[in-house]
Parts: sequence; structure tokens; C-alpha cells
Amino acid sequence: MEFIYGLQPIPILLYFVLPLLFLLSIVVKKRSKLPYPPGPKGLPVIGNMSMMDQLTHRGLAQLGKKYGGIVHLRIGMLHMVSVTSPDIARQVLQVQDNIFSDRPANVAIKYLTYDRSDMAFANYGPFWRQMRKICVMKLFSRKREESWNSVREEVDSTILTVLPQTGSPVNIGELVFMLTMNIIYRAAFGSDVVQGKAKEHFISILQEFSKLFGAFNLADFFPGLNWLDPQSLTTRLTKARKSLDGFIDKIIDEHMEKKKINGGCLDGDDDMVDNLLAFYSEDGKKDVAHEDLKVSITLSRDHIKAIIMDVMFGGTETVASAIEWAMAELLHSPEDLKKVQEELDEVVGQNRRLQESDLEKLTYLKCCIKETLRLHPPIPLLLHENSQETEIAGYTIPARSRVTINVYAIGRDQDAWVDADTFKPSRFLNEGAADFKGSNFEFLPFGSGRRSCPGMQLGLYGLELTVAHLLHCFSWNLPNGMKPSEMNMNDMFGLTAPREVRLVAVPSTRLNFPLF
Ligand code: HEM
Repeated sequence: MEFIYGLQPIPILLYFVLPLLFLLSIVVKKRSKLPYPPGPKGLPVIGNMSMMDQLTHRGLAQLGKKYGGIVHLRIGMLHMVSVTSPDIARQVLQVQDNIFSDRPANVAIKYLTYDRSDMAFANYGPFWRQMRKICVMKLFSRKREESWNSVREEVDSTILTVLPQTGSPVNIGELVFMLTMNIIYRAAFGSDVVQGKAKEHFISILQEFSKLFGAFNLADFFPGLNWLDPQSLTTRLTKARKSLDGFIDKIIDEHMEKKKINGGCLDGDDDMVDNLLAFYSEDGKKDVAHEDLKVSITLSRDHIKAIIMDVMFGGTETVASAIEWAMAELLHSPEDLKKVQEELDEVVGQNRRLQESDLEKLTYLKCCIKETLRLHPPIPLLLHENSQETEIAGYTIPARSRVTINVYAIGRDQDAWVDADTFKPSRFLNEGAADFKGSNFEFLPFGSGRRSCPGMQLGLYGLELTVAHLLHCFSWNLPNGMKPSEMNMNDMFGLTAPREVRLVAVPSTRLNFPLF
């Protein structure tokens, strides 16, 4: 029997197979020798579960200071990796973006998003790509005038709400939460949708969803224990989703009826539900009208509900928290407040109303907004998951780790920022100062890479327009003679990081003409 190059079976084993196996064993050994990132030692089985209360943006920032820019923890069966340095954030969000673009989702999130039928919690892949295309091109695009109109009109109505309250304390936190809720509610469901009690009911559904997203559930850390449900979460989850179904199904039905009456056409005043219904199909048939978008999926009712909830969560508390923090930082720093109002007087003056075209010229106001987003990123922890085992900075990151990128800690990194904890808007006046579009890894309020925020433009528009109007129309003072140094500047931890205490201030008019 002839063998390659005339070698017999034993020499083949000796010359090729054994050395190959030896080399392979070295590689495998070397790989398995790569340690996990450093971190606090955990207990058997439960790991670092006793540290759950420290897994906030502040707690994880402290751990980062102690162990370095990348920290590993184990909570039950779950590997958790916390990133607090700009360079490692770049590795995750840029260099290995394709691996780290999945989202972690606990039991509650999976159930409440109709098994990840949305965009924010869909894992990276063809479904997510198409959902993102629909959202970016049809819902958040600058061309979708209706969303931008609802921002303008709702900001005007907020100014009208403040006007009769001049001279008395105004709860700015509540005011701006209602403002952003109204903007998104209108952009999503249209201007003729039910208001009043129905809207209050919808807000209560959102609040329950928010609580359930963050509720502790043993099954998230020990998947085998999902039959244990000591807090009756299953009952609460079922009830919450039923409430949402009841609310949005009715709105979807009304929109479908309207479309039928209009012979399948939109009436020019289309909202997000109308836009999404254009992709709706009960029988799963593709809609050829959308070949221009190169979208080959059709949407079910569950998809539409899940996307609407993404928009509600993505676009309300984020923008409200940023507006409230911007106003709070400016009241805390009267010199900067004075500079912003001088700029407003120079660009707009006191004899006319501020217009959208003025925004571009308000350089110092924009610096204050950037500085607010640096110190108080509305989403302090980006939540990502890696689809496969990989290596970062010489450490092994096990597949399906929960990877948090601590935007809050990174924005205050002492090596990246001078006087990192101080509100200093002028730092952004420098040419070449960091921008938040995702390529400066020391400044990531909107994230970076594939999963970065698709609503950035709409969010910034609402943020800038509201702060500019509030400061152009009114002078603001702290109530009861409170000094700026006495303000509580602490935040709270949740999906977003709003102020611990709502901002209250007293407005007085500063313009020379009737506002409305
Ligand atoms: C100041 C305002 C806002 C800030 C600071 C903000 C910030 C962010 C951040 C940090 C992310 C996650 C990025 C990542 O994981 O890498 C995100 C995702 C997202 N945002 Fe925003 N956002 C804002 C406004 C909005 C608005 C107005 C909307 C919609 C109307 C929106 C919708 C979304 C959605 C749907 C996602 C998920 C994207 C995906 O997973 O593919 N956001 N946002």
C-alpha cells in the first residue's frame, strides 16, 4: 500500500500527528490559561450575589478604581464584566463590536418585549438589522416632520404652563417628565388620541414595566430555578402585559379603521403607529411597497407594541433627565447660567421668540448640554452581551457575559478629563474637544457602534430646544433663598439616572413682549 511521500503509518504518527497534537495542546493550554478579568472573590455557587446592591454605576465605578478598567464578577451562573475605562470601551464597542452587539435580557424583559420582538432587546442579527432600518428611516428620521412638530408644539405648551406660575416654585422635574411624555405619546399615537385618564393609565403601565424590568428574580441567575417564584413575578408580568395589550390593541384597531376609511392611504398627519402599520401583515405576506427600504420582514401586533414601548422608554426619561440635570447644573453654577442667558440675548434678543434656526448659534448653551451629558449620562450603564467567548486586554470573556460599559465612570475618568468631577462647559469650546457621536470613547452618552442610540437627533432637539426656551423666556431662582451650594446634586440608579430630589425653582419673565 502506497502512502504519501512513501511514509509508513507509524512514521506519519511520529512526524506529523504527534507534533501537531503537542502544538495544539500548547495553544489550548495557553487559551485556557488566560484568566478572567480581576474582581472581588465570590462564594461558591452564589458568587458575588451578596454585592448586588453595589452593581450601580457608582458602585461599579468604585470597583473599577480598585481592580482596573475591566472587572469580572459572577452572580450565580451569570458572568458579569464591568468596563470603566475608555480604552477598553473602545475594544468592546469598536474593535470587537460584532461580538459584543447582543443585549442581555432577563426573564421580565423577555416577556414584556414579547420575546424580544422589539429593537432595543433583539439580539444582533438579520431581524434586529431590519427593525433598526424601519425605526431609523421611518420613525426617527429628520424627514419625519411629525415628530419634530410634536417637540416644538409641546415645548410651546410647556412654556404656557409655566407662564401663570411666575413668582411661585415650579417642579421642573415633573414639568419636563410630562413634556417628554407628551412629545413621545403624541409622536407615537397621534394628536387625536385619548388624553386625560387614559394617558394616566398608560403612564402607570410604563411605571409597572419599569419596576418589573429591574425586579430581582432568582431565575435570572439560576435558570434551572425558574419554577420558583417567591415574589409572584409571573402573575405581575402577565397582568402588566395584559394591560398594555388592552391599551395599545385599541389604538391599533382605531388606526387600522382610519386607514380603511382613507382607502389604505395615510392622511398626511401620520404617527408612529401609522408608520409601523405600513409593515403590518396578519398573514405574514411581504409588502412589496417597501422594497426601497430593502426590508423583508412584516410586523405583527406584538412587534408594533414592543417597538412603541422602546420609543416610550428610550425617548421619555432619557430626555427628561438630561433637561432637568442641565437646568440643575446651571442653577448650581450661576456664572455659566449668566453666560448662557447673555448668549441668548445676543443671538435672539429680548424682543422676539427663539426659533429653531437660532439653536446652531447658541455655542455656549451647546457646551453646557454636552457637559451635562458628560457628568450625568441619562443611561449610565450600556448593557451588552457577547455572542461568543473572546479575549479583551489579555483576559478571557466567557460567552454570553453581561457586559456593562460604565458611561458615567468613563465621563469622569481622571486620565481623560481635567477636573473630571467639575461642571466646566468651557472645556467643550476648544477646537478638537470630544464629541458625543461615538468616536470619542471618553464621552459616550449615546453609546457607540452598531447599538448606539438611533434617536440621538430627536433627543438632542428636544433637549436643546427646551433648555433654550426655558432660559430665554424666564429667569430662574432657587426657592426660599436656597444657595446654589446647598443644592442636592445626587442621582438615583435605575434604567436612567435622574436626580435624587426633583429640581424646584422660581421663574420670572425676562422678555419685552407677550409670549403668546
Ligand atoms: C438625551 C436623549 C437620549 C440619550 C442620552 C440616549 C442614550 C441612549 C443610549 C446610551 C443607548 C444605548 C447604546 C448602547 O447600548 O450602546 C440608547 C439606545 C436606544 N435609544 Fe436612545 N437616548 C436618547 C434619546 C432617545 C430617543 C428620543 C429615542 C426614541 C424616540 C431613543 C431610542 C433608543 C432606542 C430604541 C435604543 C436601542 C437601540 C438598539 O438597541 O439598537 N433614544 N439610547
